[in-house]
Amino acid sequence: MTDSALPSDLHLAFIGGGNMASAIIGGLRRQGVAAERIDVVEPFEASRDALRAAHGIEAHAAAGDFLARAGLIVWAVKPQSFREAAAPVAPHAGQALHLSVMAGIRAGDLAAQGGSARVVRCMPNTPALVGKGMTGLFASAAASAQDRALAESVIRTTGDALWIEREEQLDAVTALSGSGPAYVFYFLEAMERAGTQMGLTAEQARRLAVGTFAGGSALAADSPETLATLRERVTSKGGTTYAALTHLDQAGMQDAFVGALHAAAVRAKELGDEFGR
Ligand SMILES: NC(=O)c1ccc[n+]([C@@H]2O[C@H](COP(=O)([O-])OP(=O)(O)OC[C@H]3O[C@@H](n4cnc5c(N)ncnc54)[C@H](OP(=O)(O)O)[C@@H]3O)[C@@H](O)[C@H]2O)c1
Ligand code: PRO
Repeated sequence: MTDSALPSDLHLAFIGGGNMASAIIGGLRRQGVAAERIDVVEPFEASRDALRAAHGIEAHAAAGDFLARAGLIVWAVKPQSFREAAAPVAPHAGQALHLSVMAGIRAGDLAAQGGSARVVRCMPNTPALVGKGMTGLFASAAASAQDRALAESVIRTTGDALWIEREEQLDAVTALSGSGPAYVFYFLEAMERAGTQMGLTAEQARRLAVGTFAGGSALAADSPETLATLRERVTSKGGTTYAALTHLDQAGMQDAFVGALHAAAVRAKELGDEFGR
């Protein structure tokens, strides 16, 4: 995608200038969106300085009249900061499209507190930082086809995108792919630890582990086979993989992992209940 996929007169404003805002701004800038078209509201001075240095964009300590020029407002504060952040933004927001990356906060609550019913919620993940993000998107009833296309254009500057039809499915997306990079790093850490215990250097173990995740993911993405079939092809009867997977099953690993994702989805719903209204 080039900058031309976004209307050339579109201004964007980010509310919150932390990790996820920076990842999306980086995607926009890499695709040629001019720095002058992006404003950020970010109360933390060190973060404002970092945003200016990294992206050349204008970062403001507080909401103000400049928000009125934004056709798209991206909500990238923590759910816990949402209400406090929304109060000073709403009077300036006009009828902008609102795109939220916040976990849990529902479209209706954002519409009520942000001042516009045109809301698209999404759940990106941190590989967006390197253009390999995976984002789930949900559009409220008041968002037009043009609004959906605009939101998708912005998100696609950071990687791949998948639309979902029911808002509650976003809690599952959050549990699976939003939090997902942390699970990958958790497994990578365990592989690195085991590798060093077995005589590899940490650098060797990390390289082998990261390469294996990248290769396994690429194979799964390209293959028509089920994930179970791909796993079985690695698992020679009576061999090393069989020994490893038997150990994992005896430790209840798969059930524990499935339970972990349910815990994440429950927490996403709680965040919406507690901090959205
Ligand atoms: N990180 C992820 O992997 C990920 C993935 C998908 C979605 N998300 C969602 O993205 C959102 C942001 O997460 P993050 O990881 O980017 O958090 P973050 O790095 O902490 O960024 C949030 C930023 O918002 C600022 N902020 C706090 N109060 C504000 C206010 N009243 N007005 C404007 N800005 C304010 C914070 O400043 P201070 O530091 O001064 O408080 C902070 O810089 C969350 O809702 C999260 O659910 C995160
Ligand atoms: N990071 C956010 C959290 O942990 C949302 C998904 C990834 O709450």
